[in-house]
Amino acid sequence: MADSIKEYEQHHLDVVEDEIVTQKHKFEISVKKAEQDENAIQDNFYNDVRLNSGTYSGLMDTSVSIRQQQQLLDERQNSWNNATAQVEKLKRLQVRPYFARIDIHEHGENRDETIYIGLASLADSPDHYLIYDWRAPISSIYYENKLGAVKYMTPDGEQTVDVKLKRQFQIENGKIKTIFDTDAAIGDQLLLNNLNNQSSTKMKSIVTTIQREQNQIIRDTKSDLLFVQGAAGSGKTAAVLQRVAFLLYRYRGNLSSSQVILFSPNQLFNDYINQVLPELGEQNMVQMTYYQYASHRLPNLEVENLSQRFLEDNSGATHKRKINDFKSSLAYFDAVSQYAESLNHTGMRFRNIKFQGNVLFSKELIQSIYYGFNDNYNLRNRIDETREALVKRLNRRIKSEVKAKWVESAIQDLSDEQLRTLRMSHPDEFADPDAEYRFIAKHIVIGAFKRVHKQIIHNRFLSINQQTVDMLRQMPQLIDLSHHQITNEEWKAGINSTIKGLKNGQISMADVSAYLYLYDRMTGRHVNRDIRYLFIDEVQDYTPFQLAFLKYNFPRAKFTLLGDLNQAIFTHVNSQTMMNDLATMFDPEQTRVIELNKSYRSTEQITDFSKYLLGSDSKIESFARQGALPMVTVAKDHDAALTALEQVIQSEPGETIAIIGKTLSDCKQLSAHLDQRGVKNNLLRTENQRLTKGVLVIPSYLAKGLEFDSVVMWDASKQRYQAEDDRQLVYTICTRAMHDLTVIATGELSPLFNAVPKQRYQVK
Ligand SMILES: Nc1ncnc2c1ncn2[C@@H]1O[C@H](COP(=O)(O)OP(=O)(O)OP(=O)(O)O)[C@@H](O)[C@H]1O
Repeated sequence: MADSIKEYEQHHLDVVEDEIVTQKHKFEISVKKAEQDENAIQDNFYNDVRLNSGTYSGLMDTSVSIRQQQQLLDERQNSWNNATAQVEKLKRLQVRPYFARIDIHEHGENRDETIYIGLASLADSPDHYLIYDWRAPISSIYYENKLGAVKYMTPDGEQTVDVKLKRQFQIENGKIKTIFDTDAAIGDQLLLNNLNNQSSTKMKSIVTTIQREQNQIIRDTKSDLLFVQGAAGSGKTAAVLQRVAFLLYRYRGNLSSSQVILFSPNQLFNDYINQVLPELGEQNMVQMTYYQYASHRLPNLEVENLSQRFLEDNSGATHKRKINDFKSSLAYFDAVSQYAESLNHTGMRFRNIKFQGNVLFSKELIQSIYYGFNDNYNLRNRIDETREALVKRLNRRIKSEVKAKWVESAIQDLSDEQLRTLRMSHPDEFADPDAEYRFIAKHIVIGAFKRVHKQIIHNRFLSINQQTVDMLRQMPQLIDLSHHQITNEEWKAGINSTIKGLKNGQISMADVSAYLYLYDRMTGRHVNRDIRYLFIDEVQDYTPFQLAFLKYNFPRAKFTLLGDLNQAIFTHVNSQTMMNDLATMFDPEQTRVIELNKSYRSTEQITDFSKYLLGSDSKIESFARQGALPMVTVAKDHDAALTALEQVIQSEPGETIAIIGKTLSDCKQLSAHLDQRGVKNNLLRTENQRLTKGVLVIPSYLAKGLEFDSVVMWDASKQRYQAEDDRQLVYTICTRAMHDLTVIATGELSPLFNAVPKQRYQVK
């Protein structure tokens, strides 16, 4: 790059830096001023406003001046918020004002326009932008992969411009380090530099090097369903996080981060990605796992967790698997919906409401109220009206109960102090002792009925457990189970296992969604209309039932689903048909599917090795970043395998090495052996732990979505990974590696590796 260009750009950078400093200073003064004003208003308030409640007009005056003070305080608070946000933005810009420049020519204009792109916009006058936010419509041009005529979307429609120059900068401490001019996609060199860096335990933003296809995902505003099928490491998660930042910018004022929800594979992953949005100057969206979503609604049931689910999935008997597959299907979702509908006419199970051990409202009574309403009532009206009717009855009971014997004894048991407090709570003198008795008695009865009232309000007269079991029993009448290869006996055995679980306060992942869905339908529970965007990462591990349930629960949300059908570790069968199922849930006209085939995470050698695990016709492309060939070691026994592992650890000091075992118990055993050998390691047992640097021992299902400098696949032996079903798991494990991959087996290597040509790895 010619020195004169560098000089020119450095000069321009200096000008922009100066403007940033000036504006920052100005807003810092505004922050201080807002703080001083607020203190002054508070002081004035306490000094000047004496509470004057002696007269009605005095009371009015006081309340008016309180309101005025509050208004003033709110105004100051707003200006403080605005100024603080500006200071924060300018601080971010100070570190890196911009990362790219484009020169464009708009049709009809006589001059080229130069645009600098950064993490936020900066203007020195209302119409003069020194920096454009990377999310602004015009910045989109930067992410298109060519010079010349380029189209981009503006709020007013599509525009075409002629792109003359595309320049990238690396800036450090106010100095331009490097300049790349490029005519291709985001220059490979810059991307290579970024990818060569070692991983940290936190994901970083990718705004400087977003690729064209990723840009399409980020900026989509039309689709109700955006489905991204992407190879491991192709930047699905990265794209989706920048997409959230984009949407918050695009709909600023109408969309807040609390209206965006991301379902992630596990909590470790949440921890891994939680810095990206703050780095981009935005707040994190709501993040949770499906397990958290289900279990926080069922505090009294123990929902099957990730580790249990993984074990069950890998050891399940065939009949159990067939039942789980059916319970995952849309056919089952439809059958549950049909069953719920039928409850409008008959079949709702009720429980007695008891008071002091006796039936207060019998289930027969509740049933007659519930089914006594008009035929055109829906489930929600029915339950609402039933509740209301029961509360009315309860209120009437309060009147008659006042005369009950137990009330008299309860009053006699009251202490003098309690009696005095009760009398004091009555506004006037009692007319006579009878009135006093009635008042106190009523109070006692209301207190005693409080629990009953609560039970009614919380629909405790329904029995979701009984209803679920009833639904399972009715299922053979609703659907032909033989189409799902399930015999009546197998189904019955399945019901018994569900009942047994419920009795022990447990519920499986296969049952929990139907359980919640049925409950929501029975109670007409309000669905969540606040959430506008719903994201699911690793969607291949979701069942069609879960997706349909989420769609029911978040009816106003646009869905972005990201997945890799090759990494399905929980839903082997259904993943291939997921697209067909989704087509029945979303309008195909409003659906967009984007495929990402290039893998950025791993070196070319690791991607090429891993893709063979999926067969030679896989479309996955590697990114040309060079590293060592993956290493495969087949040790003669367990001890020799441990020694080989120790050598890998010693040869890569300072790197984060993840040793990925199949199950948690494999990992526990390994971690203990490493401890015995004096090798420091951190065993990740649960998703609630934090990712650390150094040597990690981690079970496969927790490594989902994560990446590490170096990965060792532990015990890749024939007896551990034998079944064809394990192929996707092996692929998932190997593709966690960024720079180095080692596969260690004992005895005999898993036959799944036979698909990889010998020249793709080294043997040691
Ligand atoms: N355009 C890009 N510029 C720089 N880095 C990128 C880009 N795209 C992806 N990456 C990096 O590649 C790595 C993999 O990305 P990411 O985790 O988003 O992939 P993924 O498709 O979600 O993978 P998986 O399905 O295996 O979990 C991350 O380190 C990410 O920062």
